[in-house]
Amino acid sequence: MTQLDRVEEVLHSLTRDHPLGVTAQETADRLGLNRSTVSRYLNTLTRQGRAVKKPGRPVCYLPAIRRPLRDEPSIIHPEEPVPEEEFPSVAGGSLGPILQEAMAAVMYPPNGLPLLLHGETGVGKSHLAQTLFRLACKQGRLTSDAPRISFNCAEYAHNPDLLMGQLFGVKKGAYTGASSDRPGLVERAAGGMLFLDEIHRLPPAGQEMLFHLMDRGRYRRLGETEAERTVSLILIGATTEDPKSALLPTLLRRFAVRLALPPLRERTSEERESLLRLFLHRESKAMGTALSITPECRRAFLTYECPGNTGQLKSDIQTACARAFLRRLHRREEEVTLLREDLPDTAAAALREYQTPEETKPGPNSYPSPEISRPSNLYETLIRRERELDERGFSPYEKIRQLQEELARETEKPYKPWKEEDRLIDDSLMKLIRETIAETTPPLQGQAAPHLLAALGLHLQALIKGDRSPDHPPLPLADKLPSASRQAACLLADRVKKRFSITLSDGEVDLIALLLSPRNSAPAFGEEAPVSVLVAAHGESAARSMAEVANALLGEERVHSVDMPLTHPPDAAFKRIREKVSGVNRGSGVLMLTDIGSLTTIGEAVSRETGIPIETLSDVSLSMVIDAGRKSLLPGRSLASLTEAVRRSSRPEKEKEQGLPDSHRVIATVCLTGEGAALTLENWIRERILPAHPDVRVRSVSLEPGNSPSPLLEHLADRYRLVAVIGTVAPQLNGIPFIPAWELLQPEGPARLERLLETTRPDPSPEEETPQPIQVGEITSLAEAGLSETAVHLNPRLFCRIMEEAMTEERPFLSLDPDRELGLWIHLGLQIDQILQERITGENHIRETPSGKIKEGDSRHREAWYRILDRLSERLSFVFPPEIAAELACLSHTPQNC
Ligand SMILES: Nc1ncnc2c1ncn2[C@@H]1O[C@H](COP(=O)(O)OP(=O)(O)OP(=O)(O)O)[C@@H](O)[C@H]1O
Repeated sequence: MTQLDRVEEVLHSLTRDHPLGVTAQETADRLGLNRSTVSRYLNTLTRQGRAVKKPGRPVCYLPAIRRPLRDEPSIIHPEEPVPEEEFPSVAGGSLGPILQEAMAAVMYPPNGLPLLLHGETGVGKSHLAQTLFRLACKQGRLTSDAPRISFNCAEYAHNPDLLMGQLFGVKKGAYTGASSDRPGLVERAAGGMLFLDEIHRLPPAGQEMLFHLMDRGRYRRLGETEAERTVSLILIGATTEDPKSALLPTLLRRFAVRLALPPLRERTSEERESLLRLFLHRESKAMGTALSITPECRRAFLTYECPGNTGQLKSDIQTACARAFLRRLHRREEEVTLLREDLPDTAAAALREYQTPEETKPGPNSYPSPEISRPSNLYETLIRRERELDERGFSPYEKIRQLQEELARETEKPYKPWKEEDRLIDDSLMKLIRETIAETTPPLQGQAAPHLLAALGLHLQALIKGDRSPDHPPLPLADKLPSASRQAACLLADRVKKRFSITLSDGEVDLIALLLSPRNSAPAFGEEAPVSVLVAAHGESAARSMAEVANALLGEERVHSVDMPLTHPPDAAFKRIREKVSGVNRGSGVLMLTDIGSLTTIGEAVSRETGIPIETLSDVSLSMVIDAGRKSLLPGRSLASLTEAVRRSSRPEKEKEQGLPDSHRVIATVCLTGEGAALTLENWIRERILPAHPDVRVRSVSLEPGNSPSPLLEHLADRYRLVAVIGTVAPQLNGIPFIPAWELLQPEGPARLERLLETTRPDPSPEEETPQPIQVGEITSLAEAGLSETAVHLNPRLFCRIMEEAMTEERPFLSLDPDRELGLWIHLGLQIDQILQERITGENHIRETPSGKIKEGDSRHREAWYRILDRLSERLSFVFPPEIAAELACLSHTPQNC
């Protein structure tokens, strides 16, 4: 067992008695080690996701509930059976009871009861209808060849005659264009199931015909006057609207069973977990290859906000898989791995919230196409195209660019909420927006993306419904927006005024222009324009090729270049750089990457002459160019900070070539060959000791027989802080402790090395020395951040939202100090997570809590906790074990009470 594992084990055992967390000192006391060593181990465990550092003072640690991430296979193989395809009916799942009620309606003798499903888009109404049909066939309620007809009433909503004709059939001549007798869907669904989606789009006459059918089982084709036809079918209607306001009361009454499907945000984490598993399995099958997902992607999919509900979750998972598949094709890897860079923006945002700005950089391959509705043969198409491009001799970069385009084309259909903007947004308003944009010169084609139009439509609709335009001040940067966008915005404002009698304020017009501006064409509101990156290098095409590769990887023309053939005189180079800098500068200056340091002076001279701020970094390499391009994408980067960031990250690369930074501590492992024992020792130390000492490096070194001095060891001792030499042969090296290999491998060996590392450690981090009490207002975000790091099944955001509401009312009864309250939130969140985990896996871990020691506590506290748990129970469909309220009441007290 490694030292790190021991610390983790002790953490687990200590927190049984201290469920709010333990300090580094307490852990160190138990282990008999010194506090700062243990503190580093605890930080390492936290970094590895095996412990949670509880925000607040004193800093406490809790073991993370990590079983699912470790135990559950993170690799899915295509040959594995796809998990439960039906509605997840796991314990606590909110859809289980709905499915049961719906089934009861379908099975009701003799013909089933009409069923109305309502809920937001993507919650699974159509899916439930399909499931019901399958189950009805399975249970013999319908025959195996019974028809299942699905019809979306929105499709023909603009033409009521056609719509009703589709549904009930027509008699020749019933309306202009009805040239022959035609049966309708009602007839075709006889003996089976008719699913009417968006049923509220049926015109009133259609709704009346429908309730007649529901009442009597009779109907007439459109235009028929003779005797009615009879039909027996199971009718299921669905709507995203509130049925009470969207349907005629007479029709609504005929739906004996009305079921609301909850949005994804109100469902339990178990359901989300099983949906994730299901969709990943399906993708793995579709790709025909193993699929693995990193814990952070998994966390993102389990927690991000998904306004399009299950439909969006599915579509986002498909998008991510398609991107990962593309990368695998390109890199010829064995399996497909979902990485953070594959996540659609919406899901990645869930991770980004907890990161430093540096970490939020977009990946090098931010593929296009935000959301997709993937055709089933997408993966085959990509493989085929890749082969074709290979055969045609395309370069790897060109190939990936082409494939990205292919992916974008295949997946360009955005997810439903936007596709159906006509339903969400008034038809005439959408039409007005489209027409206006089409008329601008030059046309704003790029901006006519459906999601953008829909966003604009929704925005305007809200203004129109509210009957006024808020009085924004004009945007400070409005005059820098492209003229086509401004022209479109003014025209649109004019037309909105005429059509809807509402005057848009100047600020509003600016906002619309901004919305219609191409990405990056203008600084966003309150944002600086990005710094431009220019590569200047000697040779015919060195600069251009580096810029091309970087741009291909970045997916946009981010890096500019100037080639300076050696035959050109120096003043020609100056002129070309000056012209280029003036052309590419967008107001925030230029970072120039050059091949030789002397070009720095050209940068300075150009800057003096043009007034454009220029920073120069020399020794340009391809990775530096890519890095600079990528970092320049980050909003809010100043020239100085970009330069510093690129300088910093290009440093290690050079250092790798030459060795290590001088300040690094080094352990040398030695043997006669430098490859046998030395390598084994190196790996052993790397694994067991180094995780807690990230600044230490290990180097294996060979020693000459006969104990002659080793130049490499001397170099290491000279250049770095050589902490110890460990090996099978003692070297001749004064002043450096030598630990024989056998000694290190004894039980006390690691402790000796630890001590050495302790005494040679540079200054401790100031982090732990500046305790800052936390404020009540910080609890929600800190708890959410803490739980997001560790909780696997719990949706931290939903949990914290409910807790926040509950605590606002209960705080006066509990009067906890903020630190303690935060601890209790995390404690409770992790408890729920653990119980959910047990439910999902069926494992039953004995919860070791201090419950045995719980005193009765204050009844006022207990009552308050009961009320909080009730709220959580209701919203999370979760039943708490009875002892939790008492435990929390006890923990709410000062420690002496418990
Ligand atoms: N429980 C589920 N299990 C598996 N897939 C599901 C589930 N619920 C929904 N889906 C999938 O999510 C997508 C959207 O679901 P569905 O079309 O049924 O939603 P909806 O409520 O009918 O949406 P809309 O109102 O926009 O028509 C579908 O591809 C569906 O297969």
